[in-house]
Amino acid sequence: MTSPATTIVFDLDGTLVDTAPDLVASLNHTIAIKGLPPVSYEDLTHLVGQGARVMIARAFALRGASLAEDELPALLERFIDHYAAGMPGQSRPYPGLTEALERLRDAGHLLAVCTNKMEGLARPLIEKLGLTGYFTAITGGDTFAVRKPDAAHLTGTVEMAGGVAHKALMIGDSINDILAARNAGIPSIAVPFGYSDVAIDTLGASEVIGHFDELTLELVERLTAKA
Ligand SMILES: O=C(O)COP(=O)(O)O
Ligand SMILES: [Mg+2]
Repeated sequence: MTSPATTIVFDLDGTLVDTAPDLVASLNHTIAIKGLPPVSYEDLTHLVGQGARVMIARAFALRGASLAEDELPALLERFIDHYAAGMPGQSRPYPGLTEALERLRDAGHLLAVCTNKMEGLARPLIEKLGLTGYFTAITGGDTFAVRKPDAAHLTGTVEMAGGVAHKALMIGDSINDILAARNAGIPSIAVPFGYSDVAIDTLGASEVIGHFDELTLELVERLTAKA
């Protein structure tokens, strides 16, 4: 009897790829048109996590500026146009990622991306970084009716990848990722090099790894083995 493959699901921003410089640049380009001063990398950890629309709205709140609901679509379009035109910009996979994806895939695991970034921005970014071929599913914050931390975003991604939720693992940098995993009953790994605005060891992940070299087959096996 062969057991089903393990599906290893990665968050994108701050987990697979260091996108912060480009997110900050596109956000600042967007809010500048309304006269708002630029935000910094430190600000980004509070702004990112729920996609571009929320990021823009949070930037206005951070600056104490009012934003009418009907102003958002044009600002979102301005963000998307700038971000898409610059891709991949300065965004790069984190150290050791490609080697980790190779060894996990070679061991027969299914790999997927579950991001709150819009799918239409996530796919070309992953493509331009040459990573598309590793993943059997890529879902964004607008792929389903719900997004992380809702469990259905994660379980829907696992199913699309060809896997099963009872043999899956989530890897992410923020509370949304770890909560989505917990809500889905899936073990999780947190990475400290991303954009969490709280200490990574307070998120309640099953494990914390500081480098993709630590994402070994043994660790995957240990976290996904049924007690
Ligand atoms: O872009 C965002 O707001 C969040 O993206 P992530 O889910 O890949 O971290
Ligand atoms: Mg993230």
